[in-house]
Amino acid sequence: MSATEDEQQRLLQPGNNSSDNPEIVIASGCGASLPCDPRRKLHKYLVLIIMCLLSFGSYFVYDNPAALQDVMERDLNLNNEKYMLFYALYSYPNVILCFFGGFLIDRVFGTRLGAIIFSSFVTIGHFLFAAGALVNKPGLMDFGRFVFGIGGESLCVTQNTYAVSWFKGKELNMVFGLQLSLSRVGSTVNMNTMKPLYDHLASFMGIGHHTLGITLFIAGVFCVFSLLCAFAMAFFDKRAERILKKKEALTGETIRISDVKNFPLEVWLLSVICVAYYVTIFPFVDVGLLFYEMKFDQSAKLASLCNSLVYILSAAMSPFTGFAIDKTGRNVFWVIAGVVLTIISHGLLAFTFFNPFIPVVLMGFAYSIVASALWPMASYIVPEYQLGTVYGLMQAIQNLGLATIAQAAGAIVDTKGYLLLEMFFLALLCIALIFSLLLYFVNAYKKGNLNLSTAKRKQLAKLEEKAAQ
Ligand SMILES: C[C@H](NC(=O)[C@@H](N)CCCCN)C(=O)O
Repeated sequence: MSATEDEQQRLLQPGNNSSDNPEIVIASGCGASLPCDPRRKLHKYLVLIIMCLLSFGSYFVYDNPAALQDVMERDLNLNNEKYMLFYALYSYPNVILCFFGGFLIDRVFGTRLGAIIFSSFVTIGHFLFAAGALVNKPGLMDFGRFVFGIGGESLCVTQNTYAVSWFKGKELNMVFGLQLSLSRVGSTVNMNTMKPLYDHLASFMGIGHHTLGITLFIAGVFCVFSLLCAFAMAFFDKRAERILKKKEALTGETIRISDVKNFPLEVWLLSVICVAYYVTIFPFVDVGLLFYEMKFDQSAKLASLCNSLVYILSAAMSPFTGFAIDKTGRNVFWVIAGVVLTIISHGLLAFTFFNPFIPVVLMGFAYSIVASALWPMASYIVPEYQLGTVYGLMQAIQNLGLATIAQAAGAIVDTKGYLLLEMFFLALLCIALIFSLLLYFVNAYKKGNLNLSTAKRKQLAKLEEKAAQ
Protein backbone atom coordinates (compact mmCIF):
# COMPACT_ATOMS: atom_id res chain seq x y z
CA MET A 1 0.00 0.00 0.00
CA SER A 2 1.41 3.43 -0.95
CA ALA A 3 1.82 6.20 1.63
CA THR A 4 -1.06 8.05 0.02
CA GLU A 5 -3.41 5.10 0.14
CA ASP A 6 -2.31 4.41 3.69
CA GLU A 7 -3.16 7.95 4.73
CA GLN A 8 -6.54 7.79 3.02
CA GLN A 9 -7.21 4.41 4.57
CA ARG A 10 -6.44 5.69 8.06
CA LEU A 11 -8.67 8.70 7.58
CA LEU A 12 -11.55 6.61 6.38
CA GLN A 13 -11.25 3.85 8.95
CA PRO A 14 -14.69 3.20 10.46
CA GLY A 15 -15.45 3.40 14.13
CA ASN A 16 -14.06 6.77 15.09
CA ASN A 17 -16.81 9.27 14.86
CA SER A 18 -16.11 12.96 14.63
CA SER A 19 -18.01 15.31 16.88
CA ASP A 20 -19.33 17.55 14.15
CA ASN A 21 -20.27 14.95 11.57
CA PRO A 22 -21.14 11.35 12.37
CA GLU A 23 -19.88 10.25 8.99
CA ILE A 24 -16.44 11.65 9.65
CA VAL A 25 -14.00 9.08 10.91
CA ILE A 26 -10.63 9.51 12.48
CA ALA A 27 -7.86 7.17 13.45
CA SER A 28 -4.33 7.35 14.67
CA GLY A 29 -1.39 8.89 12.80
CA CYS A 30 -0.81 12.45 11.62
CA GLY A 31 -3.14 12.05 8.66
CA ALA A 32 -6.01 11.60 11.04
CA SER A 33 -5.00 13.86 13.90
CA LEU A 34 -6.95 17.08 14.37
CA PRO A 35 -4.55 19.41 12.58
CA CYS A 36 -4.01 17.03 9.66
CA ASP A 37 -7.53 15.91 8.87
CA PRO A 38 -8.89 18.09 6.06
CA ARG A 39 -12.45 17.69 7.32
CA ARG A 40 -11.57 19.13 10.70
CA LYS A 41 -12.01 22.79 11.54
CA LEU A 42 -8.51 23.01 13.01
CA HIS A 43 -6.92 21.85 9.77
CA LYS A 44 -9.10 24.22 7.75
CA TYR A 45 -8.09 27.16 9.93
CA LEU A 46 -4.40 26.27 9.64
CA VAL A 47 -4.81 26.18 5.86
CA LEU A 48 -6.72 29.47 6.09
CA ILE A 49 -3.66 31.17 7.58
CA ILE A 50 -1.56 30.04 4.61
CA MET A 51 -4.35 31.11 2.24
CA CYS A 52 -4.42 34.59 3.77
CA LEU A 53 -0.63 34.92 3.57
CA LEU A 54 -0.74 34.19 -0.17
CA SER A 55 -1.30 37.86 -0.97
CA PHE A 56 0.62 39.35 1.98
CA GLY A 57 3.79 39.88 -0.08
CA SER A 58 1.89 41.35 -3.00
CA TYR A 59 0.03 43.88 -0.83
CA PHE A 60 3.27 44.70 1.00
CA VAL A 61 5.24 45.59 -2.13
CA TYR A 62 2.28 47.12 -4.03
CA ASP A 63 2.53 50.21 -1.85
CA ASN A 64 6.35 50.35 -1.64
CA PRO A 65 6.31 53.40 -3.96
CA ALA A 66 3.83 55.22 -1.69
CA ALA A 67 5.94 54.49 1.39
CA LEU A 68 9.07 55.77 -0.35
CA GLN A 69 7.60 58.45 -2.63
CA ASP A 70 9.90 61.29 -1.57
CA VAL A 71 12.98 59.02 -1.57
CA MET A 72 12.17 57.63 -5.03
CA GLU A 73 11.55 61.04 -6.53
CA ARG A 74 14.85 62.32 -5.08
CA ASP A 75 17.15 59.31 -5.65
CA LEU A 76 15.87 58.48 -9.12
CA ASN A 77 15.14 62.03 -10.15
CA LEU A 78 11.49 61.29 -10.97
CA ASN A 79 8.68 63.77 -11.35
CA ASN A 80 5.16 63.06 -10.04
CA GLU A 81 3.97 61.78 -13.37
CA LYS A 82 6.77 59.21 -13.64
CA TYR A 83 6.20 58.19 -10.06
CA MET A 84 2.44 57.69 -10.67
CA LEU A 85 3.34 55.52 -13.68
CA PHE A 86 4.42 52.80 -11.20
CA TYR A 87 0.76 52.53 -10.16
CA ALA A 88 -0.76 53.02 -13.61
CA LEU A 89 1.47 50.24 -15.00
CA TYR A 90 0.01 47.93 -12.38
CA SER A 91 -3.64 48.80 -13.07
CA TYR A 92 -3.92 49.36 -16.84
CA PRO A 93 -2.68 45.91 -17.99
CA ASN A 94 -5.04 44.32 -15.51
CA VAL A 95 -8.05 45.76 -17.27
CA ILE A 96 -7.44 42.92 -19.75
CA LEU A 97 -4.99 40.53 -18.11
CA CYS A 98 -6.84 39.89 -14.93
CA PHE A 99 -9.94 38.77 -16.82
CA PHE A 100 -7.83 36.29 -18.83
CA GLY A 101 -5.98 35.36 -15.62
CA GLY A 102 -9.33 34.36 -14.10
CA PHE A 103 -10.30 32.44 -17.23
CA LEU A 104 -6.93 30.63 -17.31
CA ILE A 105 -7.40 29.63 -13.67
CA ASP A 106 -10.81 28.11 -14.46
CA ARG A 107 -9.91 26.54 -17.78
CA VAL A 108 -6.19 25.78 -17.96
CA PHE A 109 -4.08 26.02 -14.81
CA GLY A 110 -6.53 25.39 -12.00
CA THR A 111 -6.25 27.31 -8.75
CA ARG A 112 -3.12 25.53 -7.46
CA LEU A 113 -0.87 26.04 -10.46
CA GLY A 114 -2.43 29.47 -11.04
CA ALA A 115 -1.45 30.64 -7.56
CA ILE A 116 2.15 29.42 -8.05
CA ILE A 117 2.46 31.01 -11.50
CA PHE A 118 0.97 34.35 -10.44
CA SER A 119 3.01 34.44 -7.20
CA SER A 120 6.11 33.88 -9.35
CA PHE A 121 5.13 36.85 -11.54
CA VAL A 122 4.72 38.96 -8.39
CA THR A 123 8.14 37.92 -7.06
CA ILE A 124 10.04 38.25 -10.35
CA GLY A 125 8.29 41.54 -11.15
CA HIS A 126 9.19 43.01 -7.79
CA PHE A 127 12.85 41.91 -8.02
CA LEU A 128 13.07 43.51 -11.49
CA PHE A 129 11.64 46.68 -9.92
CA ALA A 130 14.28 46.52 -7.16
CA ALA A 131 17.07 45.81 -9.69
CA GLY A 132 15.93 48.82 -11.73
CA ALA A 133 16.28 51.02 -8.64
CA LEU A 134 19.69 49.51 -7.81
CA VAL A 135 21.12 50.40 -11.24
CA ASN A 136 19.06 53.59 -11.56
CA LYS A 137 17.06 52.46 -14.59
CA PRO A 138 13.44 53.66 -14.18
CA GLY A 139 12.54 51.88 -17.44
CA LEU A 140 13.45 48.54 -15.84
CA MET A 141 11.43 49.53 -12.77
CA ASP A 142 8.41 50.25 -14.99
CA PHE A 143 8.79 46.86 -16.63
CA GLY A 144 9.07 45.26 -13.19
CA ARG A 145 5.80 46.88 -12.04
CA PHE A 146 4.14 45.67 -15.23
CA VAL A 147 5.27 42.06 -14.59
CA PHE A 148 4.28 42.43 -10.93
CA GLY A 149 0.83 43.69 -12.02
CA ILE A 150 0.29 40.63 -14.25
CA GLY A 151 0.65 38.47 -11.16
CA GLY A 152 -0.79 40.68 -8.40
CA GLU A 153 -4.43 40.90 -9.40
CA SER A 154 -4.71 37.36 -10.75
CA LEU A 155 -3.18 36.12 -7.49
CA CYS A 156 -6.12 37.75 -5.68
CA VAL A 157 -8.42 35.78 -8.00
CA THR A 158 -6.75 32.49 -7.00
CA GLN A 159 -7.01 33.47 -3.35
CA ASN A 160 -10.74 34.09 -3.74
CA THR A 161 -11.32 30.81 -5.56
CA TYR A 162 -9.36 28.91 -2.89
CA ALA A 163 -11.52 30.59 -0.23
CA VAL A 164 -14.73 29.50 -1.92
CA SER A 165 -13.46 25.98 -2.52
CA TRP A 166 -12.53 25.49 1.16
CA PHE A 167 -15.20 27.52 2.95
CA LYS A 168 -18.26 27.80 0.73
CA GLY A 169 -21.50 27.58 2.66
CA LYS A 170 -20.19 28.29 6.15
CA GLU A 171 -17.67 30.90 7.17
CA LEU A 172 -17.08 32.42 3.74
CA ASN A 173 -17.71 36.08 4.63
CA MET A 174 -15.45 35.82 7.66
CA VAL A 175 -12.78 34.16 5.51
CA PHE A 176 -12.93 37.01 2.98
CA GLY A 177 -12.76 39.45 5.88
CA LEU A 178 -9.71 37.68 7.29
CA GLN A 179 -8.00 37.65 3.90
CA LEU A 180 -8.60 41.37 3.56
CA SER A 181 -7.37 41.87 7.08
CA LEU A 182 -4.02 40.14 6.56
CA SER A 183 -3.56 41.82 3.19
CA ARG A 184 -4.14 45.18 4.79
CA VAL A 185 -1.66 44.33 7.55
CA GLY A 186 0.78 43.90 4.65
CA SER A 187 0.01 47.42 3.32
CA THR A 188 0.18 48.95 6.80
CA VAL A 189 3.44 47.26 7.81
CA ASN A 190 4.92 48.44 4.50
CA MET A 191 3.80 52.03 5.10
CA ASN A 192 5.40 52.07 8.53
CA THR A 193 8.62 50.13 7.95
CA MET A 194 10.02 50.94 4.51
CA LYS A 195 11.10 54.51 5.25
CA PRO A 196 12.79 53.59 8.58
CA LEU A 197 14.50 50.66 6.80
CA TYR A 198 15.78 52.99 4.06
CA ASP A 199 16.96 55.53 6.66
CA HIS A 200 18.74 52.79 8.59
CA LEU A 201 20.56 51.52 5.48
CA ALA A 202 21.33 55.09 4.44
CA SER A 203 23.01 55.70 7.80
CA PHE A 204 25.94 53.53 6.69
CA MET A 205 25.51 53.30 2.88
CA GLY A 206 24.50 56.91 2.28
CA ILE A 207 21.41 57.99 0.39
CA GLY A 208 20.97 57.20 -3.30
CA HIS A 209 19.58 54.65 -5.72
CA HIS A 210 21.84 51.86 -4.39
CA THR A 211 20.28 52.15 -0.96
CA LEU A 212 16.82 52.35 -2.48
CA GLY A 213 17.49 49.19 -4.52
CA ILE A 214 18.70 47.24 -1.48
CA THR A 215 15.66 48.42 0.52
CA LEU A 216 13.35 47.14 -2.21
CA PHE A 217 15.25 43.84 -2.44
CA ILE A 218 14.70 43.32 1.28
CA ALA A 219 10.97 44.01 0.82
CA GLY A 220 10.98 41.27 -1.83
CA VAL A 221 11.57 38.70 0.93
CA PHE A 222 7.83 38.94 1.64
CA CYS A 223 7.08 38.02 -1.99
CA VAL A 224 9.29 34.93 -1.67
CA PHE A 225 7.46 34.09 1.54
CA SER A 226 4.08 34.37 -0.23
CA LEU A 227 5.40 32.24 -3.10
CA LEU A 228 6.29 29.54 -0.56
CA CYS A 229 2.74 29.84 0.77
CA ALA A 230 1.46 29.22 -2.79
CA PHE A 231 3.45 25.94 -2.87
CA ALA A 232 2.19 24.99 0.61
CA MET A 233 -1.42 25.75 -0.41
CA ALA A 234 -1.02 23.59 -3.53
CA PHE A 235 0.22 20.72 -1.34
CA PHE A 236 -2.64 20.97 1.17
CA ASP A 237 -5.29 21.50 -1.50
CA LYS A 238 -4.12 18.50 -3.52
CA ARG A 239 -3.99 16.40 -0.38
CA ALA A 240 -7.53 17.44 0.64
CA GLU A 241 -8.78 16.73 -2.88
CA ARG A 242 -7.31 13.24 -2.71
CA ILE A 243 -8.55 12.41 0.78
CA LEU A 244 -12.01 13.90 0.37
CA LYS A 245 -12.33 12.55 -3.17
CA LYS A 246 -13.31 16.02 -4.34
CA LYS A 247 -12.63 15.15 -7.98
CA GLU A 248 -15.55 12.75 -7.96
CA ALA A 249 -17.85 15.57 -6.91
CA LEU A 250 -16.83 17.73 -9.87
CA THR A 251 -19.45 18.25 -12.53
CA GLY A 252 -16.94 17.98 -15.36
CA GLU A 253 -18.16 21.27 -16.81
CA THR A 254 -15.56 23.72 -18.09
CA ILE A 255 -15.83 27.41 -18.79
CA ARG A 256 -15.81 28.87 -22.29
CA ILE A 257 -15.13 32.51 -23.13
CA SER A 258 -18.61 32.70 -24.67
CA ASP A 259 -20.09 31.92 -21.23
CA VAL A 260 -19.34 35.51 -20.25
CA LYS A 261 -22.24 36.86 -22.28
CA ASN A 262 -24.56 34.49 -20.46
CA PHE A 263 -23.41 35.51 -16.98
CA PRO A 264 -26.44 36.48 -14.87
CA LEU A 265 -27.27 40.16 -14.60
CA GLU A 266 -26.17 40.06 -10.95
CA VAL A 267 -22.52 39.53 -11.99
CA TRP A 268 -22.59 42.80 -13.94
CA LEU A 269 -24.37 44.65 -11.15
CA LEU A 270 -21.78 43.38 -8.67
CA SER A 271 -18.99 44.56 -10.98
CA VAL A 272 -20.48 48.06 -11.20
CA ILE A 273 -20.91 48.26 -7.41
CA CYS A 274 -17.33 47.02 -6.97
CA VAL A 275 -15.79 49.62 -9.29
CA ALA A 276 -18.01 52.54 -8.20
CA TYR A 277 -17.25 51.79 -4.54
CA TYR A 278 -13.53 51.02 -4.70
CA VAL A 279 -12.69 54.13 -6.73
CA THR A 280 -13.88 56.19 -3.76
CA ILE A 281 -11.52 54.38 -1.38
CA PHE A 282 -8.15 53.54 -2.98
CA PRO A 283 -7.66 56.79 -4.99
CA PHE A 284 -8.97 58.77 -2.00
CA VAL A 285 -6.26 57.26 0.20
CA ASP A 286 -3.69 57.97 -2.56
CA VAL A 287 -4.41 61.70 -2.44
CA GLY A 288 -5.50 61.82 1.22
CA LEU A 289 -2.26 62.98 2.80
CA LEU A 290 -2.28 66.49 1.34
CA PHE A 291 -6.06 66.73 1.80
CA TYR A 292 -5.77 66.40 5.59
CA GLU A 293 -2.85 68.78 5.70
CA MET A 294 -4.54 71.44 3.59
CA LYS A 295 -8.18 71.27 4.67
CA PHE A 296 -7.71 70.35 8.33
CA ASP A 297 -4.36 71.97 8.93
CA GLN A 298 -2.86 68.73 10.23
CA SER A 299 0.88 68.17 10.62
CA ALA A 300 2.47 65.75 8.13
CA LYS A 301 2.69 63.07 10.82
CA LEU A 302 -0.93 63.40 11.92
CA ALA A 303 -2.13 63.51 8.31
CA SER A 304 -0.20 60.33 7.56
CA LEU A 305 -1.79 58.59 10.55
CA CYS A 306 -5.25 59.81 9.58
CA ASN A 307 -4.72 58.64 6.00
CA SER A 308 -3.51 55.16 6.93
CA LEU A 309 -6.38 54.71 9.40
CA VAL A 310 -8.79 53.48 6.71
CA TYR A 311 -6.51 50.48 6.05
CA ILE A 312 -5.53 49.97 9.69
CA LEU A 313 -9.18 49.87 10.69
CA SER A 314 -10.14 47.54 7.89
CA ALA A 315 -7.29 45.23 8.96
CA ALA A 316 -8.68 45.16 12.50
CA MET A 317 -12.40 45.10 11.71
CA SER A 318 -12.80 42.86 8.64
CA PRO A 319 -12.76 39.45 10.42
CA PHE A 320 -15.47 40.74 12.79
CA THR A 321 -17.64 42.27 10.08
CA GLY A 322 -17.21 39.06 8.07
CA PHE A 323 -18.23 37.01 11.11
CA ALA A 324 -21.34 39.16 11.62
CA ILE A 325 -22.29 38.74 7.96
CA ASP A 326 -21.84 34.96 8.26
CA LYS A 327 -24.18 34.90 11.22
CA THR A 328 -26.90 37.02 9.64
CA GLY A 329 -26.59 36.47 5.88
CA ARG A 330 -28.37 39.21 3.90
CA ASN A 331 -25.23 40.31 2.06
CA VAL A 332 -26.98 42.92 -0.09
CA PHE A 333 -28.29 44.78 2.96
CA TRP A 334 -24.79 44.82 4.43
CA VAL A 335 -23.39 46.26 1.20
CA ILE A 336 -26.13 48.91 1.14
CA ALA A 337 -25.36 49.79 4.79
CA GLY A 338 -21.60 49.99 4.04
CA VAL A 339 -22.16 52.25 1.02
CA VAL A 340 -24.49 54.55 3.02
CA LEU A 341 -21.91 54.83 5.83
CA THR A 342 -19.23 55.67 3.27
CA ILE A 343 -21.49 58.38 1.81
CA ILE A 344 -21.88 59.86 5.30
CA SER A 345 -18.13 59.70 5.82
CA HIS A 346 -17.22 61.41 2.51
CA GLY A 347 -20.07 63.89 3.12
CA LEU A 348 -18.62 64.86 6.52
CA LEU A 349 -15.14 65.23 5.03
CA ALA A 350 -16.50 67.34 2.17
CA PHE A 351 -18.88 69.70 3.90
CA THR A 352 -17.75 70.02 7.52
CA PHE A 353 -14.63 70.84 9.48
CA PHE A 354 -15.28 68.19 12.15
CA ASN A 355 -12.29 66.28 13.42
CA PRO A 356 -11.50 64.15 10.31
CA PHE A 357 -10.63 61.15 12.46
CA ILE A 358 -14.37 60.55 13.00
CA PRO A 359 -15.32 60.19 9.32
CA VAL A 360 -12.11 58.28 8.58
CA VAL A 361 -12.87 55.71 11.29
CA LEU A 362 -16.37 55.44 9.84
CA MET A 363 -14.92 54.92 6.37
CA GLY A 364 -12.57 52.15 7.57
CA PHE A 365 -15.49 50.40 9.25
CA ALA A 366 -17.75 50.81 6.20
CA TYR A 367 -15.03 49.57 3.85
CA SER A 368 -14.62 46.41 5.96
CA ILE A 369 -18.35 45.75 5.71
CA VAL A 370 -18.51 46.25 1.96
CA ALA A 371 -15.37 44.19 1.21
CA SER A 372 -16.49 41.27 3.42
CA ALA A 373 -20.03 41.20 2.04
CA LEU A 374 -19.43 42.01 -1.64
CA TRP A 375 -16.80 39.51 -2.88
CA PRO A 376 -18.38 36.32 -1.46
CA MET A 377 -21.64 37.09 -3.31
CA ALA A 378 -20.13 35.95 -6.60
CA SER A 379 -20.06 32.41 -5.23
CA TYR A 380 -23.86 32.48 -4.74
CA ILE A 381 -24.47 33.52 -8.32
CA VAL A 382 -22.29 31.30 -10.52
CA PRO A 383 -21.07 27.70 -10.25
CA GLU A 384 -17.57 27.08 -8.96
CA TYR A 385 -16.12 26.27 -12.39
CA GLN A 386 -16.90 29.86 -13.53
CA LEU A 387 -15.81 31.61 -10.38
CA GLY A 388 -12.24 32.48 -11.38
CA THR A 389 -13.53 34.12 -14.55
CA VAL A 390 -16.14 36.11 -12.62
CA TYR A 391 -13.57 37.35 -10.09
CA GLY A 392 -11.21 38.15 -12.98
CA LEU A 393 -13.98 40.11 -14.68
CA MET A 394 -14.88 42.03 -11.51
CA GLN A 395 -11.24 42.94 -10.87
CA ALA A 396 -10.66 43.85 -14.53
CA ILE A 397 -13.53 46.36 -14.37
CA GLN A 398 -12.31 47.53 -10.96
CA ASN A 399 -8.82 48.15 -12.38
CA LEU A 400 -10.22 50.11 -15.32
CA GLY A 401 -11.97 52.35 -12.81
CA LEU A 402 -8.96 52.60 -10.52
CA ALA A 403 -6.55 53.54 -13.31
CA THR A 404 -8.78 56.18 -14.85
CA ILE A 405 -10.27 57.62 -11.65
CA ALA A 406 -6.82 57.86 -10.01
CA GLN A 407 -5.72 60.08 -12.89
CA ALA A 408 -8.99 62.02 -12.91
CA ALA A 409 -8.72 62.55 -9.14
CA GLY A 410 -5.26 64.09 -9.58
CA ALA A 411 -6.52 66.37 -12.34
CA ILE A 412 -9.60 67.44 -10.32
CA VAL A 413 -7.45 68.31 -7.29
CA ASP A 414 -5.04 70.31 -9.49
CA THR A 415 -7.72 72.29 -11.28
CA LYS A 416 -10.81 72.43 -9.05
CA GLY A 417 -9.73 71.50 -5.54
CA TYR A 418 -10.73 68.96 -2.92
CA LEU A 419 -14.38 69.96 -2.50
CA LEU A 420 -15.13 69.04 -6.08
CA LEU A 421 -13.14 65.84 -5.71
CA GLU A 422 -15.26 64.87 -2.71
CA MET A 423 -18.44 65.66 -4.67
CA PHE A 424 -17.14 63.46 -7.46
CA PHE A 425 -16.63 60.62 -4.98
CA LEU A 426 -20.11 61.20 -3.55
CA ALA A 427 -21.62 60.93 -7.04
CA LEU A 428 -19.79 57.63 -7.58
CA LEU A 429 -21.03 56.35 -4.23
CA CYS A 430 -24.60 57.23 -5.24
CA ILE A 431 -24.06 55.05 -8.33
CA ALA A 432 -22.84 52.24 -6.05
CA LEU A 433 -25.95 52.69 -3.91
CA ILE A 434 -28.36 52.69 -6.88
CA PHE A 435 -26.76 49.52 -8.27
CA SER A 436 -26.87 47.85 -4.84
CA LEU A 437 -30.61 48.55 -4.68
CA LEU A 438 -30.97 47.22 -8.23
CA LEU A 439 -29.07 44.10 -7.19
CA TYR A 440 -31.48 43.62 -4.32
CA PHE A 441 -34.59 43.94 -6.52
CA VAL A 442 -33.26 41.88 -9.43
CA ASN A 443 -32.14 39.04 -7.17
CA ALA A 444 -35.34 39.12 -5.12
CA TYR A 445 -37.39 39.02 -8.33
CA LYS A 446 -35.43 35.95 -9.48
CA LYS A 447 -35.85 34.40 -6.01
CA GLY A 448 -32.08 34.27 -5.67
CA ASN A 449 -30.29 33.78 -2.37
CA LEU A 450 -28.02 36.85 -2.23
CA ASN A 451 -30.08 38.53 0.45
CA LEU A 452 -31.41 35.51 2.28
CA SER A 453 -30.71 35.04 5.96
CA THR A 454 -28.12 32.41 6.89
CA ALA A 455 -30.83 30.15 8.33
CA LYS A 456 -32.80 30.27 5.09
CA ARG A 457 -29.65 29.57 3.02
CA LYS A 458 -28.89 26.50 5.17
CA GLN A 459 -32.45 25.24 4.73
CA LEU A 460 -32.19 25.63 0.97
CA ALA A 461 -28.79 23.90 0.86
CA LYS A 462 -30.25 20.92 2.77
CA LEU A 463 -33.18 20.68 0.37
CA GLU A 464 -30.83 20.81 -2.62
CA GLU A 465 -28.67 18.09 -1.07
CA LYS A 466 -31.72 15.88 -0.55
CA ALA A 467 -32.94 16.48 -4.09
CA ALA A 468 -29.50 15.54 -5.45
CA GLN A 469 -29.45 12.19 -3.57
C1 LIG B 1 -10.37 42.48 -1.50
C2 LIG B 1 -10.03 43.69 -2.27
N1 LIG B 1 -9.09 43.35 -3.31
C3 LIG B 1 -8.93 44.07 -4.39
O1 LIG B 1 -9.56 45.09 -4.56
C4 LIG B 1 -7.96 43.56 -5.40
N2 LIG B 1 -8.21 44.15 -6.67
C5 LIG B 1 -6.53 43.76 -4.98
C6 LIG B 1 -6.11 45.15 -4.78
C7 LIG B 1 -4.67 45.18 -4.40
C8 LIG B 1 -4.18 46.55 -4.42
N3 LIG B 1 -3.62 46.99 -3.29
C9 LIG B 1 -9.49 44.76 -1.32
O2 LIG B 1 -8.27 44.95 -1.24
O3 LIG B 1 -10.33 45.36 -0.64
